[in-house]
Amino acid sequence: MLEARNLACIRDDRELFSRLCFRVEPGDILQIEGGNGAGKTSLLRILAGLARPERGEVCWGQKNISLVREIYHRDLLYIGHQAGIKLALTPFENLAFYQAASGGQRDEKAVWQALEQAGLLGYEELPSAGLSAGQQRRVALARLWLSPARLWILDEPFTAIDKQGAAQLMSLFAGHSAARGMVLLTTHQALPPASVAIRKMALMPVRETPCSG
Ligand SMILES: Nc1ncnc2c1ncn2[C@@H]1O[C@H](COP(=O)(O)OP(=O)(O)OP(=O)(O)O)[C@@H](O)[C@H]1O
Repeated sequence: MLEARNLACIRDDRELFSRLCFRVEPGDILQIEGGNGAGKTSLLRILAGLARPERGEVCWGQKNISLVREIYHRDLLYIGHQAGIKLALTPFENLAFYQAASGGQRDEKAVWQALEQAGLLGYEELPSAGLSAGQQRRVALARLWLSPARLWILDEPFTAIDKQGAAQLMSLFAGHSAARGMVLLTTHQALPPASVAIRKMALMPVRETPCSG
């Protein structure tokens, strides 16, 4: 379980949020809502351990993530705004690299399946630099089909993805949830129809009451 305990974030002398508390339990899909500049990316980066909160802590299995860093990074897949792929490599090479880097055994069949699910068949051997923005995003997201991670933290996963791709992504999230995985995401788009419940949490500037526990 992921838990945010009394998180506060200050950027440029401005408090983006404060006393923020929530939990993400196995099977949960949680959408963080908020306008431009509300602090969604800042929050996701804190949750992923890429930035420190001004106050409060992020816990994984009841322990501060800094104390269980190795386990947390094994259990987490974070995909940020940037595609996070190597543009000089092909989609196939990017996914094979990810598979190796995440400790998985070399499994070309799984890579081909991920390419297919992500709608990248026929593009697998082109340098990623030559792909469209949506296709590059698909290369980044194709990691989800290969990922053994229980917790997915995804910043604007639907950006540049067409309607059919968005529906496939949503069904992947539903499958991950059914397998007791956790998905935490932001999006400005209306979500495609989902077969599972999606919790929503609006990022509000400041809350008055700290959470307990
Ligand atoms: N590293 C940083 N240094 C200084 N200010 C920052 C930094 N990162 C973000 N900010 C500021 O914090 C505020 C929140 O940014 P953030 O990217 O978290 O918002 P967001 O809710 O994700 O916005 P959007 O929906 O536009 O992507 C913005 O005003 C931004 O300028």
